[in-house]
Amino acid sequence: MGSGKTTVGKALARRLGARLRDTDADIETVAGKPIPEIFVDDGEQHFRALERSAVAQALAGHDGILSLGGGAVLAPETQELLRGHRVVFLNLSMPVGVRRTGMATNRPLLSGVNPRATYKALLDARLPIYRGLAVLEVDTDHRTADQVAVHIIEELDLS
Ligand SMILES: Nc1ncnc2c1ncn2[C@@H]1O[C@H](COP(=O)(O)OP(=O)(O)O)[C@@H](O)[C@H]1O
Ligand SMILES: O=C(O)C1=C[C@@H](OP(=O)(O)O)[C@@H](O)[C@H](O)C1
Ligand SMILES: [Mg+2]
Repeated sequence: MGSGKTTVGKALARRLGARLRDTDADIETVAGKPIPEIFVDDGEQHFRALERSAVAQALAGHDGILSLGGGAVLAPETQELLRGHRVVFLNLSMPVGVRRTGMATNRPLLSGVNPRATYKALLDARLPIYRGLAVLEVDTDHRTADQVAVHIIEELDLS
């Protein structure tokens, strides 16, 4: 969360003239409400079910850039669906992630009393999954979102 998947996705799509989809936006459209409300009303499990379906539909019907939510790859079937795609892992350190997400109230997993500890625990648990899926890892602590997009285009020879 806060690594720039949504923002860099937009920058990449703009630079490449490619289409963009963000599964969090798709989930909100299907549910008819914002993500925090899905968590409160229906719970994380329901959110994850909507997310699995949103990713599967996007991968089947979309040609372009796809931004996922940070927890999407926890689902084994999503991991399977992503194999063969050029998955990019936008990495960042805990303090930077907490700072980037700290101003917004729209990430329910970080809304508890100790967002730093929560963020660190999530990052530690997820790192091996992100690394296992990615063909490219980009450090975003020291790059602007646009610099991240340019780096991806260069490294993956997309231009
Ligand atoms: N490389 C970056 N440098 C500085 N701020 C960034 C960077 N990438 C994203 N941001 C900012 O961090 C916040 C979260 O970005 P977002 O794209 O929503 O992340 P994600 O989709 O990975 O959770 C936004 O305010 C965004 O402008
Ligand atoms: O990491 C996660 O589990 C989540 C990340 C969020 O998306 P971003 O990674 O785009 O913030 C969003 O899908 C939801 O709040 C859960
Ligand atoms: Mg996002």
